[in-house]
Amino acid sequence: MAKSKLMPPEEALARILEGAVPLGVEQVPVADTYGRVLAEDLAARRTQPPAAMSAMDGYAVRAADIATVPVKLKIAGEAAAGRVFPRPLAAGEAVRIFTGGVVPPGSDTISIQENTRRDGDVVEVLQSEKPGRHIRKQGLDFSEGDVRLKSGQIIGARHLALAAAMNYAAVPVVRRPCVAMFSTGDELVMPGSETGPGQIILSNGFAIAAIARREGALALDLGIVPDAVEATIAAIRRARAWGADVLVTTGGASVGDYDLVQKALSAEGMELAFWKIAVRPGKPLMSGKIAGMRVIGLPGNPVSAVVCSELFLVPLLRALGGFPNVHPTLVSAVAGRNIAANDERQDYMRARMTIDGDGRRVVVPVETQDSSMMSALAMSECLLVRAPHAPPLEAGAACEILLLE
Ligand SMILES: Nc1nc2c(c(=O)[nH]1)N[C@H]1C(S)=C(S)[C@@H](COP(=O)(O)OP(=O)(O)OC[C@H]3O[C@@H](n4cnc5c(N)ncnc54)[C@H](O)[C@@H]3O)O[C@H]1N2
Ligand code: MOO
Repeated sequence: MAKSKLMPPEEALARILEGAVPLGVEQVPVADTYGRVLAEDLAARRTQPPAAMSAMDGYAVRAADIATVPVKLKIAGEAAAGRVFPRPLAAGEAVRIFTGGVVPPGSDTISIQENTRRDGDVVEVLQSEKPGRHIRKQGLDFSEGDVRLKSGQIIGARHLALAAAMNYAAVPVVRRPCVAMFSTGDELVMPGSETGPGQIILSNGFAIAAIARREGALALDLGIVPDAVEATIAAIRRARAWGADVLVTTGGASVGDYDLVQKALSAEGMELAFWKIAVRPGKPLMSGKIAGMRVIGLPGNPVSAVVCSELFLVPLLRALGGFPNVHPTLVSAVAGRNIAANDERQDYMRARMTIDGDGRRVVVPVETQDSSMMSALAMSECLLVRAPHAPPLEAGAACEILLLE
């Protein structure tokens, strides 16, 4: 049988990202928006400060009255934060004011407390000030209608505070993608189980759920599904009933007699986009769609499942979630040892990384690159990317890596 041509990873990712635009908008209480993506520009709903306000504790006065110092002024009242002095200031008067207090009309400068001496209801001002000193003008921060947060902004603590200050109790954010996942395999059991010979403890599902949540998605882990078409169909239906935007399966992706996932997905009407890619680890990767639900079928080998999640699932979730940087970012490094020529599959080698005296990232692939070895993946700081048919790489030569979290 002729060997079918494997799809290059760039093309596979392009297919996965086809039509992947930010999901709808939802209004979320401002307190819960940390890490979410803003779905619309936010225009201020008020002016801040709403009136001219003092930036210091002291006395609101007329600059003309303190042009010659020392000078004694009569204290006409008080303007604390949130309380407004009720009338314009007359010549020869001062108003006791605190940081955040509204500057009374008629006054045009603040004499800070340290430059005054108080005696009952008289204050002696010891230093002259220019008009406007220590006064925050109305609208210094923003005026009603000013757009101060742009659609696409990832909301951090600072942005969340600004949205609140602009008087948004709820904020329009991009809806989180809903990601359902299940792991197929008769051999799989849950962690903590008594294991029989040949049994394997489920690990993939945990990693995929964690990656999905890290990328801001809601994850529903449907657990272990036996190698049977009916059971697999039932799990696919549960994912659809939950409203999954993305279904991730692991295992049963290859060509063995028990690799039934694609059969079950086809029976449920999946339109296949591709199956098998020129990537190591992760050759049997599959993708398609059942109505509006996108499907990514990951290989069962744990390293393949995790690496392919980083390479293909993460960009999809970021595109659906409205995040600005969708594609994985490669960074430059140097090889820490000689590396053999590559074959036809793009290789993502698990590798250790150190920083040398010149600040360069020095990368050494782990000895055994078997896609079942979670310990090798867990100890690696990065994946060394080797292009298809790349010639041998000598120690000290430049290369590209993908940093792992
Ligand atoms: N004749 C061929 N055999 C295989 C090929 C091929 O092209 N021709 N491809 C190999 C490659 S590459 C991969 S990758 C694997 C992927 O196969 P499957 O997706 O069908 O994976 P399974 O057979 O279901 O499982 C592989 C391995 O991983 C363990 N596993 C599965 N699920 C989990 C899980 N959720 N948590 C932990 N471990 C899991 C499973 O027990 C197996 O040991 O196929 C090669 N074969
Ligand atoms: O593609 Mo498989 O992940 O090489 O073992």
